[in-house]
Amino acid sequence: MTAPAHSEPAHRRILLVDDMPAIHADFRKILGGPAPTADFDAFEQALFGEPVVAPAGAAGFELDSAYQGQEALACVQAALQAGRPYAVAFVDMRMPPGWDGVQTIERLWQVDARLQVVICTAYSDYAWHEVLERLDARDRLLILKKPFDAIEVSQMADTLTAKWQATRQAMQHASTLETQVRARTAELEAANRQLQQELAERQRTSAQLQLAASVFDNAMDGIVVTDERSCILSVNPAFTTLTGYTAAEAIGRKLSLLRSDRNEPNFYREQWNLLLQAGRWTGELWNRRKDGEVFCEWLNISAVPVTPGQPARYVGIFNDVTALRRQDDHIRHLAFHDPLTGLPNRALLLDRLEHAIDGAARLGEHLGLMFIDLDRFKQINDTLGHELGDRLLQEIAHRLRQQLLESDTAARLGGDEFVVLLEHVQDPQALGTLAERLITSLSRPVVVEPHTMQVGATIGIACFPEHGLRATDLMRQADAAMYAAKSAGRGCWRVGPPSPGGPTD
Ligand SMILES: Nc1nc2c(ncn2[C@@H]2O[C@H](COP(=O)(O)OP(=O)(O)OP(=O)(O)O)[C@@H](O)[C@H]2O)c(=O)[nH]1
Repeated sequence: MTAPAHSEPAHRRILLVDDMPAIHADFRKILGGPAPTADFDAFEQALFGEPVVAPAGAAGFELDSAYQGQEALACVQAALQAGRPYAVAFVDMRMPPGWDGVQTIERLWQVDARLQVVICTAYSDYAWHEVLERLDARDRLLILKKPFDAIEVSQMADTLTAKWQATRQAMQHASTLETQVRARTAELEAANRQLQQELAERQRTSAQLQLAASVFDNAMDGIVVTDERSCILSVNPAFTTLTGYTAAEAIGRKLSLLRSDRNEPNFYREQWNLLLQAGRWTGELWNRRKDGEVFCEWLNISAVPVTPGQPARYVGIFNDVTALRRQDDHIRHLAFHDPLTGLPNRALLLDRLEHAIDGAARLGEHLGLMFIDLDRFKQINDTLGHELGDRLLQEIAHRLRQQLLESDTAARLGGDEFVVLLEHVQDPQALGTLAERLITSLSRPVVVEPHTMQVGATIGIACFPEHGLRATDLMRQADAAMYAAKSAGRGCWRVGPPSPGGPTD
């Protein structure tokens, strides 16, 4: 084998495999490159008949020489390793003592399947169809019969290197295309993955929105969304159930649509102030349904957090607590009223008395407190029964209220004991007159068919500030005066321990 004299384009590389050195010299003349040895003229004459002249334009091949099959194999392997494969190998058929042409070609193709091969021979030990079949030659093998024709050799070299190069370029192009397709496929797969993620994210968001919408639609509580001017933007079905207004009727209207006159105008101002300061408001208010009925609602308003530049939104969530409120009022009423007569009980009386004392002290007014105990009430119970006794107590309560002003309080302490609180008393002396009137009224017969009942009344009076400055003192003084009147024979009234300038009986 000889090293290339100079570096030629890869596709022009040719390997000549022949045991005859003269053949190498001839090929070199035809295909270019320095002769490996001299003195091959005899062989040349034998093979070509005439001295070989390199055809015009045939030069420019890089021709390597191998004299045995094994050596050719090494050349091909080295060329592949160096990244400079041969395009064409001219292979002699008989190369004793080593591999013959067919064996050599088989080995060469095992390491470089793309190598174009020209079998150079004058004769073969095989039938040609056997050779072609054994080598599975297809389009990689040509046969060049000796004696060689220089033009034929040159043309073969040209054509086969060009074909090899075209094939190589096509393969490189295919490989480039494949790489591009792979890269594009990877890009598309990445884009697809991204798309899938976005789709999944969108599906998650959509599911959350659906859930929110479902909560909005199915909530038992009324939900109303407004802008910062209380203009209704959205309502849920429960809103319609609770207020009677459909979404179409409510949207675009102001929240004042529901307003009742049960809350002071100040109430709404404070509500908005709190809402603007704290971002939320919770409480009870009275609203009016479409049918005019006023109802009590428990309302929770929250400002919806918005990104800068977005308009403010408020969400109101409410439910109807009218029944609870009434129950609550009833319980409160029971706690402060006598269940039999409906009059305030001792607790409420004391509360009002304390307030009245504060007011009277501030304004320099008088108060009157009357303890009233019925006379001989026990007999009614004993003779007619407890139930009729109750009816009589109710009638007594009624008469008391009838005799009093709106600002006065009639309370029942229990049993047949009542208390009257009189506010804004101009003339404490006049209390005796009122006591007389009360005794007369309460002593009139009470008719509950078929019975007629009659009791009397005894009254003890205490005045503020004459008989005490505190509620307990006034109560004690009135009680004491009442007992004094009882002792005096019932059916009369007494004023608590006289004080200088105070009223006397
Ligand atoms: N029907 C009825 N009776 C009551 C009720 N609470 C107390 N009593 C009765 O009212 C009576 C009050 O007793 P007293 O004030 O001693 O009886 P009285 O006959 O009026 O006696 P004097 O005041 O001394 O004239 C008792 O018999 C209690 O049982 C009630 O809610 N209903």
